[in-house]
Amino acid sequence: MSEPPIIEVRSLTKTYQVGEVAVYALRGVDLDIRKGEFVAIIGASGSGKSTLFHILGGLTPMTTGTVQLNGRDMAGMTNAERTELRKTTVGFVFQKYNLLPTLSAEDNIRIVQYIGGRNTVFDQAFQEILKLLGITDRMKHKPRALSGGQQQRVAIARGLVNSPAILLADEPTGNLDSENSAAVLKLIKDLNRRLGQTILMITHDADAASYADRIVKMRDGRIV
Ligand SMILES: Nc1ncnc2c1ncn2[C@@H]1O[C@H](COP(=O)(O)OP(=O)(O)OP(=O)(O)O)[C@@H](O)[C@H]1O
Repeated sequence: MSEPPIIEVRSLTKTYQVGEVAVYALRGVDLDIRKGEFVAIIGASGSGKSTLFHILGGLTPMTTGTVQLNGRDMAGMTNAERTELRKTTVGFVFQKYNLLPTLSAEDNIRIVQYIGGRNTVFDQAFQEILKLLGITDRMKHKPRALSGGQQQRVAIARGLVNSPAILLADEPTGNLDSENSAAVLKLIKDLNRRLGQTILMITHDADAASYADRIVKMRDGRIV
């Protein structure tokens, strides 16, 4: 029997209430992601990509539907349960890197060790990931001394270092020039291939999406 998907989304909806007005951000999403897959989600602004990302990452509660993430049912989870799931199961990469300016690159990555508390895999994974990302000799630098591409590599290392079941990347190349974008996308693909890392990447860039194994398109809160 084949393994169950690492993410299984069924009839997922999200409605934001803005004053008197209901905004239907997700209108019934079904999606399976298998272990080791690299999936890109594309769609126009407002199609619901970020909302889906935030729900899968445990940052926002869903309105209705079910989401199984690595065998855990996210529907009805409390904030504390979602926080726990986020720390143990998900790695994040954002468009704006979100590195802490006063910490070295190394401490920016290691901070996850203290939050996630999964020290056993940490050091070995740490060295392996730094090597793959080509940033081993950049660890003592503060973010401002690194190029955008290097900062995003540090952010990717931080996202991976606790061996998350899934890496969620939101427009990871949105702040980079085309050369650095291509380099970072190639790295993300390498991580997927070499580490078998499951990756879900949100983008509105068809070029970026073409690095994925599978492209899922959203429109008006649905997958089309
Ligand atoms: N916190 C919020 N409160 C109210 N409405 C929201 C909120 N977040 C998103 N929305 C609305 O939900 C819909 C989907 O937005 P979402 O950000 O998920 O789209 P997106 O595809 O990620 O867009 P973009 O590419 O511009 O980030 C939009 O109509 C948006 O205005």
